[in-house]
Amino acid sequence: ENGQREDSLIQNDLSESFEEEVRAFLGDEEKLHLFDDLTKVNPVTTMTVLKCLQARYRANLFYTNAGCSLVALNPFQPISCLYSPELMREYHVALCPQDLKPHIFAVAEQTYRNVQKQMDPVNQSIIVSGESGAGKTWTSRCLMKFYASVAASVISPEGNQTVERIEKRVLDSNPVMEAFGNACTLRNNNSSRFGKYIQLQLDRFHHLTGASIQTFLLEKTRVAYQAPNERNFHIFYQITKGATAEERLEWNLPEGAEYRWLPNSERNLEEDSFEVTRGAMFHLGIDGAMQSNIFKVSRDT
Ligand SMILES: Nc1ncnc2c1ncn2[C@@H]1O[C@H](COP(=O)(O)OP(=O)(O)OP(=O)(O)O)[C@@H](O)[C@H]1O
Repeated sequence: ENGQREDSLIQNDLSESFEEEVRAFLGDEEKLHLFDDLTKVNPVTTMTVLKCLQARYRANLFYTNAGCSLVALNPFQPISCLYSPELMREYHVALCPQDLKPHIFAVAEQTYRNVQKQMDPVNQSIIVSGESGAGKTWTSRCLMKFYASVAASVISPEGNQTVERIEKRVLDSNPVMEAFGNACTLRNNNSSRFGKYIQLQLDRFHHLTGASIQTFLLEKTRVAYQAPNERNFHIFYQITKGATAEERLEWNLPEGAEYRWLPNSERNLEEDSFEVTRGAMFHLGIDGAMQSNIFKVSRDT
């Protein structure tokens, strides 16, 4: 019995001193935003980690390392300079990108270097995860832009042209995938309703030579049923809003007609641009005739 009492006294002492440490850590409010790596937070509790991230968010610091992972907070507004070509270059030419401020470009550059430094090429993967609206689509776009920029060939003007085309095509896959696979939900106006595995292919000079995308778990039921205040896939709104008079006739889409399966179409979103989708489809090699066939199918299904 005595032993038990001693144990519980020690336990109480420990928990009191732990709480004291937590209080002391959180008391130094001015310093919380300086923790750019969550592994340096001590003591580690949900509260101390979240308070640090909150303090960084307030100080407009949206990226924080957590060992070899990166935590990205969504600023929900454009932050000028955070994604500029100059900054991309800064991370690309840095002696040690991990010594610069935490950023998605540091992860991108480190991964690129990991591919380069191997005697035999070794594949690298970046996993982008988070809840709906966390910024996964944004982050994968940033990564693709980064590689399209730094893995560009500079060998010959002719070579340049080919690679430029490939880079543009890699980036143009985004608006097309998003038109057909994204929809406005309660949490995110441009929510991906599918998962994707993007593979970027490099040649032995580490230049981008192509990309492939596999999609999975597309939320097909959304075509027939949308939760209140949500919408169907963007492409349907794009077609009904953006078709030319001729296409309307061909596709049987009278101007101003209302469709039960296209709720909340009075909302005009940035994502409703048919022009952007078509332009990207052209760049991907989908010509006008094939596009027309696709949009007819979209209407018929
Ligand atoms: N770093 C950022 N800077 C500015 N805006 C951002 C950033 N990250 C995300 N956003 C914005 O936040 C919104 C949600 O981001 P995003 O669509 O990338 O989320 P998601 O994780 O892909 O969501 P879902 O799982 O629903 O597809 C978008 O409008 C996007 O433009």
